[in-house]
Amino acid sequence: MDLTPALRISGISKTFTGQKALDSVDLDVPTGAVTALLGMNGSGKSTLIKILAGVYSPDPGGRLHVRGTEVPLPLSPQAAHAAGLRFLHQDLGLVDALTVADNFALSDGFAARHRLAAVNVRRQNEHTEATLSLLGIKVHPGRPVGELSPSLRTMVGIARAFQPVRAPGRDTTDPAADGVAGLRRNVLVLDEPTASLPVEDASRVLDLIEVLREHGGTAVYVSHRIEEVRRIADHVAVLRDGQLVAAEPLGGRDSRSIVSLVVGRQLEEAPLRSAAEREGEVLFEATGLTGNRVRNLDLSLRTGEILGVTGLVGCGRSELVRMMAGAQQPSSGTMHLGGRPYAPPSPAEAIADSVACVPQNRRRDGIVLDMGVGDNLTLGRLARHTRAGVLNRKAERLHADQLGKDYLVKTASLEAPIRTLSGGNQQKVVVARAASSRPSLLLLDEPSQGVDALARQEIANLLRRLADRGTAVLIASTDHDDFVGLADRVLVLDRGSVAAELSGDGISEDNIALACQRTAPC
Ligand SMILES: Nc1ncnc2c1ncn2[C@@H]1O[C@H](COP(=O)(O)OP(=O)(O)OP(=O)(O)O)[C@@H](O)[C@H]1O
Repeated sequence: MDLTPALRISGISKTFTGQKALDSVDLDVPTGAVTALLGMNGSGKSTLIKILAGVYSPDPGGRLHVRGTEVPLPLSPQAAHAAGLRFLHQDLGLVDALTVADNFALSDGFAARHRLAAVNVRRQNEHTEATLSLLGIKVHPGRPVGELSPSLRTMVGIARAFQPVRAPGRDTTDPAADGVAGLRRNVLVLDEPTASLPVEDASRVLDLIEVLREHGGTAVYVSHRIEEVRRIADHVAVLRDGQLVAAEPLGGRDSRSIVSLVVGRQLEEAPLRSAAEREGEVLFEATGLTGNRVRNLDLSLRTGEILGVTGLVGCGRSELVRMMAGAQQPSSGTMHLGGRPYAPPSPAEAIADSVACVPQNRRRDGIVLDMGVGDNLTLGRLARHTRAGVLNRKAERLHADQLGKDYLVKTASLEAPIRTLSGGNQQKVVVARAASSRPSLLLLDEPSQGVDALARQEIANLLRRLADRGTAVLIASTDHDDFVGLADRVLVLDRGSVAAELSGDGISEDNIALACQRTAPC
Protein backbone atom coordinates (compact mmCIF):
# COMPACT_ATOMS: atom_id res chain seq x y z
CA MET A 1 0.00 0.00 0.00
CA ASP A 2 1.34 3.44 -0.97
CA LEU A 3 1.23 5.67 2.11
CA THR A 4 2.43 8.81 0.32
CA PRO A 5 -0.68 10.96 -0.12
CA ALA A 6 -1.71 11.39 -3.75
CA LEU A 7 -2.24 15.07 -2.92
CA ARG A 8 -1.04 17.14 0.01
CA ILE A 9 -2.78 20.50 0.10
CA SER A 10 -1.28 22.90 2.66
CA GLY A 11 -2.56 26.31 3.69
CA ILE A 12 -4.50 27.05 0.51
CA SER A 13 -6.72 30.14 0.63
CA LYS A 14 -8.70 32.00 -2.02
CA THR A 15 -10.25 35.44 -1.71
CA PHE A 16 -12.68 36.77 -4.30
CA THR A 17 -13.64 40.44 -4.16
CA GLY A 18 -15.10 40.86 -0.72
CA GLN A 19 -15.34 37.15 0.04
CA LYS A 20 -13.01 34.47 1.40
CA ALA A 21 -13.97 31.28 -0.46
CA LEU A 22 -11.16 29.13 1.04
CA ASP A 23 -9.46 29.72 4.34
CA SER A 24 -6.08 28.00 4.80
CA VAL A 25 -7.16 24.51 3.78
CA ASP A 26 -4.88 21.59 4.74
CA LEU A 27 -5.87 18.23 3.27
CA ASP A 28 -4.15 14.92 2.48
CA VAL A 29 -5.86 12.87 -0.25
CA PRO A 30 -4.96 9.17 0.18
CA THR A 31 -3.57 7.18 -2.75
CA GLY A 32 -5.61 4.33 -4.28
CA ALA A 33 -8.90 5.39 -2.70
CA VAL A 34 -11.97 7.53 -3.37
CA THR A 35 -12.22 10.67 -1.22
CA ALA A 36 -15.62 12.37 -1.16
CA LEU A 37 -15.20 16.15 -0.94
CA LEU A 38 -18.37 17.34 0.78
CA GLY A 39 -19.80 20.64 1.89
CA MET A 40 -22.86 22.80 1.66
CA ASN A 41 -23.53 25.01 -1.35
CA GLY A 42 -20.91 27.71 -1.58
CA SER A 43 -18.56 26.05 0.94
CA GLY A 44 -15.63 26.20 -1.52
CA LYS A 45 -15.45 22.74 -3.15
CA SER A 46 -15.40 23.94 -6.77
CA THR A 47 -13.01 26.75 -5.90
CA LEU A 48 -10.52 24.24 -4.46
CA ILE A 49 -10.89 22.05 -7.55
CA LYS A 50 -10.39 25.01 -9.87
CA ILE A 51 -7.17 25.92 -8.04
CA LEU A 52 -5.91 22.35 -8.55
CA ALA A 53 -6.93 22.55 -12.22
CA GLY A 54 -5.04 25.80 -12.77
CA VAL A 55 -8.25 27.77 -13.44
CA TYR A 56 -7.95 29.99 -10.34
CA SER A 57 -4.78 31.29 -8.65
CA PRO A 58 -4.82 30.79 -4.88
CA ASP A 59 -3.84 33.55 -2.47
CA PRO A 60 -0.07 33.57 -1.91
CA GLY A 61 1.30 31.21 0.72
CA GLY A 62 -0.31 27.81 -0.01
CA ARG A 63 1.58 24.71 -1.13
CA LEU A 64 0.73 21.58 -3.10
CA HIS A 65 2.50 18.21 -3.28
CA VAL A 66 1.47 15.57 -5.81
CA ARG A 67 2.71 12.10 -4.82
CA GLY A 68 5.34 13.62 -2.58
CA THR A 69 6.71 16.10 -5.11
CA GLU A 70 6.06 19.79 -4.64
CA VAL A 71 4.29 21.46 -7.56
CA PRO A 72 4.64 25.26 -7.60
CA LEU A 73 1.50 27.36 -7.24
CA PRO A 74 -0.26 28.90 -9.03
CA LEU A 75 -0.61 26.04 -11.48
CA SER A 76 -1.32 26.46 -15.16
CA PRO A 77 -3.75 23.92 -16.69
CA GLN A 78 -0.75 22.39 -18.51
CA ALA A 79 1.25 22.08 -15.27
CA ALA A 80 -1.74 20.44 -13.55
CA HIS A 81 -1.98 17.94 -16.40
CA ALA A 82 1.76 17.27 -16.36
CA ALA A 83 1.55 16.59 -12.61
CA GLY A 84 -1.02 13.86 -13.30
CA LEU A 85 -4.13 15.76 -12.21
CA ARG A 86 -7.20 15.00 -14.31
CA PHE A 87 -10.55 16.77 -14.03
CA LEU A 88 -14.16 16.32 -14.88
CA HIS A 89 -15.97 19.62 -14.40
CA GLN A 90 -19.75 19.92 -14.16
CA ASP A 91 -20.21 20.93 -17.80
CA LEU A 92 -18.07 17.95 -19.05
CA GLY A 93 -16.46 20.11 -21.76
CA LEU A 94 -17.29 17.67 -24.60
CA VAL A 95 -18.03 18.87 -28.14
CA ASP A 96 -21.31 17.30 -29.23
CA ALA A 97 -20.68 17.57 -32.97
CA LEU A 98 -17.41 15.62 -32.75
CA THR A 99 -16.95 11.87 -32.37
CA VAL A 100 -15.87 10.23 -29.15
CA ALA A 101 -12.37 9.67 -30.60
CA ASP A 102 -12.10 13.30 -31.74
CA ASN A 103 -13.10 14.46 -28.27
CA PHE A 104 -10.32 12.28 -26.84
CA ALA A 105 -7.87 13.86 -29.26
CA LEU A 106 -9.02 17.35 -28.25
CA SER A 107 -7.62 16.92 -24.77
CA ASP A 108 -4.52 14.87 -25.60
CA GLY A 109 -3.74 15.85 -29.20
CA PHE A 110 -3.87 13.73 -32.34
CA ALA A 111 -0.90 11.53 -31.53
CA ALA A 112 -1.89 9.02 -34.18
CA ARG A 113 -0.60 10.56 -37.37
CA HIS A 114 0.64 9.25 -40.69
CA ARG A 115 4.13 10.18 -41.76
CA LEU A 116 2.80 13.17 -43.74
CA ALA A 117 1.19 14.48 -40.55
CA ALA A 118 -2.36 13.53 -41.59
CA VAL A 119 -4.50 12.22 -38.76
CA ASN A 120 -4.62 8.42 -38.69
CA VAL A 121 -8.31 7.96 -37.88
CA ARG A 122 -8.07 4.18 -37.56
CA ARG A 123 -5.31 4.33 -34.98
CA GLN A 124 -6.98 7.18 -33.11
CA ASN A 125 -10.12 5.05 -32.91
CA GLU A 126 -8.09 2.04 -31.71
CA HIS A 127 -6.46 4.13 -29.03
CA THR A 128 -9.82 5.48 -27.86
CA GLU A 129 -11.30 2.00 -27.96
CA ALA A 130 -8.46 0.66 -25.75
CA THR A 131 -9.22 3.23 -23.05
CA LEU A 132 -12.97 2.70 -23.27
CA SER A 133 -12.70 -1.07 -23.02
CA LEU A 134 -10.24 -0.88 -20.11
CA LEU A 135 -12.96 1.01 -18.24
CA GLY A 136 -15.76 -1.25 -19.52
CA ILE A 137 -17.51 1.54 -21.47
CA LYS A 138 -19.45 0.22 -24.46
CA VAL A 139 -19.57 2.92 -27.11
CA HIS A 140 -18.16 3.10 -30.62
CA PRO A 141 -15.31 5.68 -30.86
CA GLY A 142 -16.77 6.94 -34.16
CA ARG A 143 -20.12 7.98 -32.65
CA PRO A 144 -20.84 11.70 -32.31
CA VAL A 145 -20.98 12.60 -28.63
CA GLY A 146 -24.25 14.50 -29.15
CA GLU A 147 -26.01 11.18 -29.84
CA LEU A 148 -25.08 9.63 -26.51
CA SER A 149 -27.32 9.34 -23.45
CA PRO A 150 -26.48 11.70 -20.56
CA SER A 151 -24.86 8.92 -18.49
CA LEU A 152 -22.77 7.71 -21.43
CA ARG A 153 -21.63 11.27 -22.09
CA THR A 154 -20.50 11.54 -18.48
CA MET A 155 -18.64 8.24 -18.73
CA VAL A 156 -16.96 9.33 -21.95
CA GLY A 157 -16.03 12.55 -20.15
CA ILE A 158 -14.42 10.57 -17.32
CA ALA A 159 -12.59 8.26 -19.75
CA ARG A 160 -11.36 11.25 -21.72
CA ALA A 161 -10.19 13.05 -18.61
CA PHE A 162 -8.29 9.99 -17.47
CA GLN A 163 -6.98 8.66 -20.83
CA PRO A 164 -4.87 6.06 -19.06
CA VAL A 165 -3.84 4.30 -22.26
CA ARG A 166 -1.03 6.14 -23.99
CA ALA A 167 -1.71 7.23 -27.53
CA PRO A 168 -0.09 5.22 -30.33
CA GLY A 169 3.39 6.44 -31.14
CA ARG A 170 3.93 7.44 -27.52
CA ASP A 171 6.28 4.69 -26.36
CA THR A 172 3.74 2.07 -25.38
CA THR A 173 4.30 -1.61 -26.01
CA ASP A 174 1.41 -3.02 -24.03
CA PRO A 175 -1.61 -0.67 -24.02
CA ALA A 176 -3.58 -2.68 -21.44
CA ALA A 177 -0.74 -2.89 -18.90
CA ASP A 178 0.18 0.70 -19.61
CA GLY A 179 -3.45 1.69 -19.15
CA VAL A 180 -3.69 0.10 -15.72
CA ALA A 181 -0.47 1.85 -14.76
CA GLY A 182 -2.03 5.07 -16.07
CA LEU A 183 -5.06 4.56 -13.86
CA ARG A 184 -2.75 4.30 -10.87
CA ARG A 185 -0.53 7.18 -11.96
CA ASN A 186 -3.13 9.94 -12.21
CA VAL A 187 -5.52 11.56 -9.76
CA LEU A 188 -9.05 12.04 -11.08
CA VAL A 189 -11.07 14.92 -9.63
CA LEU A 190 -14.79 14.86 -10.39
CA ASP A 191 -17.00 17.86 -9.60
CA GLU A 192 -20.59 16.64 -9.20
CA PRO A 193 -20.54 14.37 -12.27
CA THR A 194 -24.00 13.03 -11.46
CA ALA A 195 -25.74 16.27 -10.43
CA SER A 196 -27.95 16.46 -13.50
CA LEU A 197 -28.35 12.71 -14.04
CA PRO A 198 -31.36 10.63 -13.04
CA VAL A 199 -30.51 8.28 -10.19
CA GLU A 200 -30.25 5.12 -12.30
CA ASP A 201 -27.94 6.85 -14.81
CA ALA A 202 -25.88 8.13 -11.91
CA SER A 203 -25.50 4.55 -10.77
CA ARG A 204 -23.76 3.65 -14.05
CA VAL A 205 -21.29 6.47 -13.51
CA LEU A 206 -20.61 5.16 -9.99
CA ASP A 207 -19.98 1.68 -11.47
CA LEU A 208 -17.23 3.29 -13.54
CA ILE A 209 -15.62 4.95 -10.54
CA GLU A 210 -15.65 1.57 -8.81
CA VAL A 211 -13.76 0.12 -11.80
CA LEU A 212 -11.18 2.89 -11.40
CA ARG A 213 -10.80 2.06 -7.75
CA GLU A 214 -10.48 -1.68 -8.40
CA HIS A 215 -7.52 -0.85 -10.64
CA GLY A 216 -5.92 1.13 -7.81
CA GLY A 217 -6.95 4.57 -9.10
CA THR A 218 -7.25 7.66 -6.89
CA ALA A 219 -10.29 9.91 -7.12
CA VAL A 220 -11.71 12.97 -5.43
CA TYR A 221 -15.45 12.99 -5.80
CA VAL A 222 -17.86 15.87 -5.13
CA SER A 223 -21.53 15.09 -4.65
CA HIS A 224 -24.54 16.21 -2.64
CA ARG A 225 -26.11 12.76 -2.94
CA ILE A 226 -25.32 11.09 0.34
CA GLU A 227 -26.24 7.60 -0.88
CA GLU A 228 -23.58 7.95 -3.60
CA VAL A 229 -21.02 8.90 -1.00
CA ARG A 230 -21.90 5.86 1.10
CA ARG A 231 -21.55 3.64 -1.94
CA ILE A 232 -18.21 4.72 -3.35
CA ALA A 233 -16.24 6.78 -0.85
CA ASP A 234 -13.46 5.40 1.35
CA HIS A 235 -12.74 8.78 2.95
CA VAL A 236 -14.63 12.01 3.47
CA ALA A 237 -13.30 15.55 3.60
CA VAL A 238 -15.73 18.28 4.60
CA LEU A 239 -15.52 22.00 3.85
CA ARG A 240 -17.67 24.47 5.77
CA ASP A 241 -17.51 28.20 4.90
CA GLY A 242 -14.16 27.65 3.19
CA GLN A 243 -12.55 25.80 6.10
CA LEU A 244 -11.77 22.11 6.27
CA VAL A 245 -13.71 20.80 9.27
CA ALA A 246 -13.25 17.02 8.86
CA ALA A 247 -11.05 14.57 6.94
CA GLU A 248 -11.45 10.95 7.96
CA PRO A 249 -12.28 7.43 6.78
CA LEU A 250 -15.98 7.06 6.00
CA GLY A 251 -16.20 3.94 8.19
CA GLY A 252 -19.75 2.78 8.86
CA ARG A 253 -21.34 6.24 8.90
CA ASP A 254 -25.03 6.21 7.99
CA SER A 255 -26.76 8.91 5.91
CA ARG A 256 -27.90 10.97 8.89
CA SER A 257 -24.45 11.11 10.38
CA ILE A 258 -22.89 12.14 7.05
CA VAL A 259 -25.49 14.90 6.68
CA SER A 260 -24.82 16.17 10.20
CA LEU A 261 -21.06 16.11 9.54
CA VAL A 262 -21.66 18.31 6.47
CA VAL A 263 -24.26 20.64 7.96
CA GLY A 264 -22.74 20.81 11.44
CA ARG A 265 -25.90 19.73 13.24
CA GLN A 266 -28.73 17.19 13.08
CA LEU A 267 -31.51 18.04 10.63
CA GLU A 268 -34.99 17.79 12.09
CA GLU A 269 -37.60 15.93 10.11
CA ALA A 270 -40.77 17.91 9.40
CA PRO A 271 -44.05 16.24 10.43
CA LEU A 272 -46.16 14.72 7.64
CA ARG A 273 -49.07 16.86 6.50
CA SER A 274 -52.46 15.71 7.75
CA ALA A 275 -55.14 14.39 5.39
CA ALA A 276 -57.18 17.57 5.99
CA GLU A 277 -54.29 19.70 4.77
CA ARG A 278 -54.21 17.98 1.40
CA GLU A 279 -57.93 17.71 0.58
CA GLY A 280 -58.50 20.66 -1.76
CA GLU A 281 -60.63 20.96 -4.89
CA VAL A 282 -59.40 19.43 -8.13
CA LEU A 283 -57.28 22.16 -9.78
CA PHE A 284 -55.66 20.37 -12.69
CA GLU A 285 -56.79 17.41 -14.75
CA ALA A 286 -55.20 15.64 -17.72
CA THR A 287 -57.11 13.05 -19.69
CA GLY A 288 -55.58 10.76 -22.30
CA LEU A 289 -52.54 13.07 -22.49
CA THR A 290 -50.12 11.86 -25.18
CA GLY A 291 -46.80 13.17 -26.49
CA ASN A 292 -43.61 11.41 -27.61
CA ARG A 293 -43.10 9.47 -24.39
CA VAL A 294 -46.25 10.30 -22.42
CA ARG A 295 -49.03 7.95 -23.51
CA ASN A 296 -52.68 8.21 -22.66
CA LEU A 297 -51.94 9.64 -19.24
CA ASP A 298 -54.70 10.51 -16.78
CA LEU A 299 -53.79 12.68 -13.83
CA SER A 300 -55.49 15.00 -11.38
CA LEU A 301 -54.04 17.40 -8.86
CA ARG A 302 -55.85 19.22 -6.06
CA THR A 303 -55.24 22.67 -4.68
CA GLY A 304 -52.78 22.44 -1.81
CA GLU A 305 -51.61 18.98 -2.85
CA ILE A 306 -47.97 17.97 -3.33
CA LEU A 307 -47.73 15.32 -6.01
CA GLY A 308 -44.52 13.42 -6.85
CA VAL A 309 -44.00 11.92 -10.31
CA THR A 310 -41.22 9.43 -10.87
CA GLY A 311 -40.23 6.40 -12.97
CA LEU A 312 -37.28 5.03 -14.90
CA VAL A 313 -35.38 7.08 -17.47
CA GLY A 314 -37.54 7.77 -20.52
CA CYS A 315 -40.85 7.14 -18.70
CA GLY A 316 -42.18 10.58 -19.66
CA ARG A 317 -41.68 12.56 -16.43
CA SER A 318 -39.98 15.60 -17.94
CA GLU A 319 -42.20 15.59 -21.00
CA LEU A 320 -45.24 15.72 -18.74
CA VAL A 321 -43.79 18.80 -17.02
CA ARG A 322 -43.01 20.43 -20.36
CA MET A 323 -46.57 19.89 -21.62
CA MET A 324 -48.07 21.26 -18.40
CA ALA A 325 -45.70 24.27 -18.59
CA GLY A 326 -46.56 25.10 -22.21
CA ALA A 327 -43.07 24.19 -23.49
CA GLN A 328 -44.32 21.27 -25.58
CA GLN A 329 -47.65 20.62 -27.23
CA PRO A 330 -49.41 17.28 -26.61
CA SER A 331 -50.31 15.32 -29.74
CA SER A 332 -53.64 14.33 -28.19
CA GLY A 333 -55.57 14.41 -24.93
CA THR A 334 -56.93 17.31 -22.90
CA MET A 335 -55.87 19.37 -19.91
CA HIS A 336 -58.09 21.45 -17.61
CA LEU A 337 -57.02 24.05 -15.07
CA GLY A 338 -59.51 25.41 -12.58
CA GLY A 339 -62.32 23.67 -14.50
CA ARG A 340 -61.45 25.41 -17.80
CA PRO A 341 -59.70 23.94 -20.84
CA TYR A 342 -55.95 24.52 -20.54
CA ALA A 343 -53.69 24.31 -23.60
CA PRO A 344 -50.92 26.90 -23.21
CA PRO A 345 -49.18 27.46 -26.56
CA SER A 346 -46.04 28.75 -24.80
CA PRO A 347 -44.47 29.00 -21.31
CA ALA A 348 -45.48 32.69 -21.24
CA GLU A 349 -49.16 31.68 -21.59
CA ALA A 350 -48.77 29.12 -18.81
CA ILE A 351 -47.26 31.79 -16.54
CA ALA A 352 -50.20 34.06 -17.38
CA ASP A 353 -52.46 31.23 -16.17
CA SER A 354 -50.52 31.20 -12.86
CA VAL A 355 -48.49 28.08 -13.66
CA ALA A 356 -44.79 28.41 -12.72
CA CYS A 357 -42.02 25.99 -13.60
CA VAL A 358 -38.54 25.09 -12.34
CA PRO A 359 -36.97 23.54 -15.44
CA GLN A 360 -34.54 20.63 -15.41
CA ASN A 361 -31.80 22.46 -17.29
CA ARG A 362 -30.97 25.35 -14.99
CA ARG A 363 -28.15 26.92 -17.01
CA ARG A 364 -30.09 26.84 -20.30
CA ASP A 365 -33.65 27.57 -19.22
CA GLY A 366 -33.56 28.83 -15.64
CA ILE A 367 -31.16 31.76 -15.31
CA VAL A 368 -29.55 34.57 -17.28
CA LEU A 369 -25.89 33.92 -16.53
CA ASP A 370 -24.66 37.47 -17.19
CA MET A 371 -27.30 39.15 -15.03
CA GLY A 372 -26.97 39.81 -11.32
CA VAL A 373 -28.33 37.54 -8.59
CA GLY A 374 -30.99 40.09 -7.60
CA ASP A 375 -32.17 40.61 -11.18
CA ASN A 376 -32.42 36.84 -11.66
CA LEU A 377 -34.47 36.55 -8.46
CA THR A 378 -37.08 39.07 -9.62
CA LEU A 379 -36.92 38.29 -13.35
CA GLY A 380 -40.44 38.28 -14.76
CA ARG A 381 -41.82 39.74 -11.51
CA LEU A 382 -41.09 43.40 -12.23
CA ALA A 383 -44.76 44.26 -12.87
CA ARG A 384 -45.32 43.76 -9.16
CA HIS A 385 -43.02 46.71 -8.43
CA THR A 386 -44.03 48.93 -11.34
CA ARG A 387 -46.56 51.80 -11.11
CA ALA A 388 -47.50 53.91 -14.15
CA GLY A 389 -44.64 52.37 -16.07
CA VAL A 390 -42.03 53.29 -13.43
CA LEU A 391 -40.11 50.57 -11.62
CA ASN A 392 -39.77 51.06 -7.88
CA ARG A 393 -36.17 49.85 -7.72
CA LYS A 394 -35.99 50.07 -3.93
CA ALA A 395 -39.03 47.81 -3.46
CA GLU A 396 -37.70 45.41 -6.10
CA ARG A 397 -34.31 45.19 -4.30
CA LEU A 398 -36.04 44.62 -0.94
CA HIS A 399 -38.06 41.82 -2.52
CA ALA A 400 -34.92 40.25 -4.03
CA ASP A 401 -33.11 40.56 -0.70
CA GLN A 402 -35.96 38.84 1.17
CA LEU A 403 -36.12 36.01 -1.40
CA GLY A 404 -32.36 35.50 -1.14
CA LYS A 405 -32.67 35.23 2.65
CA ASP A 406 -35.74 32.94 2.58
CA TYR A 407 -34.00 30.51 0.24
CA LEU A 408 -30.54 30.71 1.87
CA VAL A 409 -28.90 31.98 -1.32
CA LYS A 410 -25.21 32.47 -0.53
CA THR A 411 -23.89 35.44 -2.48
CA ALA A 412 -21.45 38.31 -1.87
CA SER A 413 -24.16 40.75 -3.01
CA LEU A 414 -27.36 40.94 -5.05
CA GLU A 415 -25.36 42.72 -7.76
CA ALA A 416 -22.87 39.84 -8.21
CA PRO A 417 -23.31 38.11 -11.60
CA ILE A 418 -25.16 34.86 -11.05
CA ARG A 419 -22.41 32.98 -12.92
CA THR A 420 -20.16 33.57 -9.87
CA LEU A 421 -22.59 31.69 -7.59
CA SER A 422 -22.00 28.05 -6.79
CA GLY A 423 -24.19 25.60 -8.74
CA GLY A 424 -26.47 24.83 -5.80
CA ASN A 425 -27.02 28.50 -5.08
CA GLN A 426 -28.00 29.12 -8.71
CA GLN A 427 -30.61 26.37 -8.31
CA LYS A 428 -31.99 28.03 -5.17
CA VAL A 429 -32.46 31.26 -7.16
CA VAL A 430 -34.53 29.43 -9.79
CA VAL A 431 -36.73 27.77 -7.17
CA ALA A 432 -37.12 31.03 -5.23
CA ARG A 433 -38.25 32.94 -8.32
CA ALA A 434 -40.81 30.33 -9.40
CA ALA A 435 -42.25 29.92 -5.91
CA SER A 436 -42.34 33.66 -5.16
CA SER A 437 -45.05 34.29 -7.72
CA ARG A 438 -47.42 32.26 -5.46
CA PRO A 439 -48.62 30.32 -8.52
CA SER A 440 -51.77 28.23 -8.39
CA LEU A 441 -49.72 25.38 -9.90
CA LEU A 442 -45.97 24.97 -9.40
CA LEU A 443 -44.06 22.43 -11.51
CA LEU A 444 -40.54 21.38 -10.54
CA ASP A 445 -38.33 19.09 -12.64
CA GLU A 446 -35.43 17.57 -10.64
CA PRO A 447 -35.48 20.48 -8.17
CA SER A 448 -32.68 19.20 -5.88
CA GLN A 449 -29.91 18.86 -8.43
CA GLY A 450 -26.72 20.19 -6.91
CA VAL A 451 -28.56 21.36 -3.78
CA ASP A 452 -27.14 20.57 -0.32
CA ALA A 453 -29.06 18.74 2.42
CA LEU A 454 -29.97 21.86 4.38
CA ALA A 455 -31.16 23.78 1.32
CA ARG A 456 -33.13 20.74 0.19
CA GLN A 457 -34.92 20.79 3.53
CA GLU A 458 -35.50 24.54 3.29
CA ILE A 459 -36.96 24.12 -0.21
CA ALA A 460 -39.20 21.33 1.09
CA ASN A 461 -40.41 23.59 3.93
CA LEU A 462 -41.18 26.39 1.49
CA LEU A 463 -43.05 24.04 -0.84
CA ARG A 464 -45.05 22.84 2.14
CA ARG A 465 -45.89 26.43 3.09
CA LEU A 466 -46.94 27.20 -0.49
CA ALA A 467 -49.14 24.12 -0.56
CA ASP A 468 -50.68 25.11 2.78
CA ARG A 469 -51.69 28.38 1.12
CA GLY A 470 -53.34 26.48 -1.74
CA THR A 471 -50.69 26.07 -4.43
CA ALA A 472 -50.78 22.66 -6.12
CA VAL A 473 -47.20 21.37 -6.43
CA LEU A 474 -45.97 18.76 -8.88
CA ILE A 475 -42.40 17.47 -8.38
CA ALA A 476 -40.95 15.31 -11.17
CA SER A 477 -37.81 13.62 -9.91
CA THR A 478 -35.73 10.47 -9.96
CA ASP A 479 -34.35 11.29 -6.54
CA HIS A 480 -36.86 9.69 -4.20
CA ASP A 481 -35.55 11.75 -1.28
CA ASP A 482 -37.50 14.58 -2.90
CA PHE A 483 -40.77 12.86 -1.99
CA VAL A 484 -40.32 11.15 1.36
CA GLY A 485 -41.76 13.29 4.15
CA LEU A 486 -43.07 15.87 1.65
CA ALA A 487 -45.33 14.47 -1.07
CA ASP A 488 -48.98 13.58 -0.39
CA ARG A 489 -49.05 11.19 -3.34
CA VAL A 490 -46.44 9.73 -5.68
CA LEU A 491 -47.20 8.47 -9.18
CA VAL A 492 -44.82 5.99 -10.79
CA LEU A 493 -44.87 6.23 -14.57
CA ASP A 494 -44.20 3.32 -16.89
CA ARG A 495 -43.81 4.05 -20.61
CA GLY A 496 -45.76 7.27 -20.30
CA SER A 497 -48.72 6.09 -18.19
CA VAL A 498 -49.37 5.80 -14.47
CA ALA A 499 -48.29 2.34 -13.30
CA ALA A 500 -48.56 2.78 -9.52
CA GLU A 501 -49.74 5.29 -6.96
CA LEU A 502 -48.45 5.62 -3.40
CA SER A 503 -49.85 7.91 -0.74
CA GLY A 504 -49.45 8.98 2.89
CA ASP A 505 -47.36 6.56 4.98
CA GLY A 506 -46.91 4.29 1.93
CA ILE A 507 -44.42 6.82 0.51
CA SER A 508 -41.02 5.44 1.48
CA GLU A 509 -37.71 5.06 -0.38
CA ASP A 510 -38.18 1.27 -0.48
CA ASN A 511 -41.77 1.34 -1.73
CA ILE A 512 -41.00 3.84 -4.49
CA ALA A 513 -37.90 1.90 -5.58
CA LEU A 514 -39.93 -1.33 -5.62
CA ALA A 515 -42.69 0.25 -7.71
CA CYS A 516 -40.06 1.59 -10.16
CA GLN A 517 -38.38 -1.81 -10.45
CA ARG A 518 -41.68 -3.41 -11.42
CA THR A 519 -41.94 -1.09 -14.42
CA ALA A 520 -40.30 -2.13 -17.67
CA PRO A 521 -37.10 -0.38 -18.78
CA CYS A 522 -38.20 2.20 -21.34
N1 LIG B 1 -15.55 33.70 -9.93
C1 LIG B 1 -16.03 34.01 -8.72
N2 LIG B 1 -16.19 35.31 -8.35
C2 LIG B 1 -16.69 35.63 -7.14
N3 LIG B 1 -17.07 34.72 -6.21
C3 LIG B 1 -16.95 33.43 -6.52
C4 LIG B 1 -16.44 32.99 -7.79
N4 LIG B 1 -16.44 31.63 -7.82
C5 LIG B 1 -16.93 31.24 -6.62
N5 LIG B 1 -17.22 32.31 -5.85
C6 LIG B 1 -17.77 32.28 -4.48
O1 LIG B 1 -16.96 31.42 -3.69
C7 LIG B 1 -17.78 30.69 -2.79
C8 LIG B 1 -17.48 29.20 -2.95
O2 LIG B 1 -18.07 28.78 -4.20
P1 LIG B 1 -17.86 27.32 -4.77
O3 LIG B 1 -18.40 27.32 -6.18
O4 LIG B 1 -16.47 26.91 -4.56
O5 LIG B 1 -18.84 26.47 -3.81
P2 LIG B 1 -19.21 24.91 -3.85
O6 LIG B 1 -18.84 24.35 -2.52
O7 LIG B 1 -18.59 24.27 -5.04
O8 LIG B 1 -20.79 24.97 -3.96
P3 LIG B 1 -21.89 24.03 -4.73
O9 LIG B 1 -22.05 22.81 -3.89
O10 LIG B 1 -23.15 24.85 -4.72
O11 LIG B 1 -21.37 23.77 -6.13
C9 LIG B 1 -19.22 31.04 -3.09
O12 LIG B 1 -19.64 31.99 -2.14
C10 LIG B 1 -19.17 31.66 -4.48
O13 LIG B 1 -20.16 32.63 -4.66
